[in-house]
Amino acid sequence: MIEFSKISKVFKTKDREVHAVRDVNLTIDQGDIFGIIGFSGAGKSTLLRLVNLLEAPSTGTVKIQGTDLATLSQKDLRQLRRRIGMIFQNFNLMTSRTVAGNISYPLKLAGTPKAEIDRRTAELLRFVGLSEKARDYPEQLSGGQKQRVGIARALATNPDILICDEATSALDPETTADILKLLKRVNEEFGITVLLITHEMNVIQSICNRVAVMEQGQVIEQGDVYDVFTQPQHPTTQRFIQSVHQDIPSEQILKEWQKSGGQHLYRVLFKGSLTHNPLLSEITQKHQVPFNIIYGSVRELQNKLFGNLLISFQGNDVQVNKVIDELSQQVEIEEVQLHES
Ligand SMILES: Nc1ncnc2c1ncn2[C@@H]1O[C@H](COP(=O)(O)OP(=O)(O)OP(=O)(O)O)[C@@H](O)[C@H]1O
Repeated sequence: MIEFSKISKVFKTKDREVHAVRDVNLTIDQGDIFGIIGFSGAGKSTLLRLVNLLEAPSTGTVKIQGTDLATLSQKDLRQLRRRIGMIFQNFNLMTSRTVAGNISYPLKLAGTPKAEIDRRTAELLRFVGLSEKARDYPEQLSGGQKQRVGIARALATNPDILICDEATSALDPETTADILKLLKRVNEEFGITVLLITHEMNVIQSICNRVAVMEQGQVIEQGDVYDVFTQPQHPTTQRFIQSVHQDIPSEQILKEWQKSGGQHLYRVLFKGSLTHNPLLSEITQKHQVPFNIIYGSVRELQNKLFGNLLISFQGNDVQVNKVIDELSQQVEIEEVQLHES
């Protein structure tokens, strides 16, 4: 439903050109919660601004539901923008209007009749849990409450797409979790496609089903969240994932383990239903190779399990190799390279 094809954006300043977005191809399907992650300056905000043509691409096309945005008249573009809600890191609420006044503002702009504005505003206030605060002003609200107002306002005109620009970056972890739950409800209850940018992998992990990783204007990796989390390909993606799942112990722990005679260290990845099988004990017993789990976890992601275990196999090389061969037919397994101590 949102398609970026060969999109590039170059900003020309007096003395140089900045390639903010380079040759990006992305497809965001209807009903996705699609997360774009990247470090500061990666080009995420620029890409978002191309969706509602707050920026025009230097080259390439952006299509929404099959319509090339570049072909739209100003009137059609205004119409389209109403189908796209947006929320921001710093909420962007109007301080001189009440909570209800902020939420109803887009409806007023759209010329909605007063009775319908009142009905819809009350409905949205209930949805975001702020009915009691209708007459308060933004300065009387907490950060999380302000973002709830932002979400209600973005939903006022019944958009198909909700764009979230670092919507939880200014919030504490507990409030972040509440807002993410609310965004998930927006997606599930109204079928709204959510496109968000963030620099926090836990946001992607909590609610997204698809993810793209950006670096220096390019998309360096994209896919289903489960696949990208369980098998990140690019070193930058691996760094982001390490920030939420530390899948290997510290150098110091590994050194101590090595000093105490540890050897044959392997990382084994169990995905989905394989986490239910006693694979490891069956295969090691068959070849009489004792093993020791020195580090690891089993986690839930996208309603599926995946296990990441660091295992030390004991015994002679021939037997250990048989175990590795057999395991590798069913799970991902790789030797962990240890530094010489
Ligand atoms: N209007 C502009 N004029 C010139 N350069 C710009 C403009 N907007 C963005 N840039 C540059 O484009 C690059 C990408 O910026 P962008 O804001 O898209 O990155 P970002 O990933 O959203 O970063 P952050 O997380 O810090 O917001 C940066 O080098 C930035 O300085």
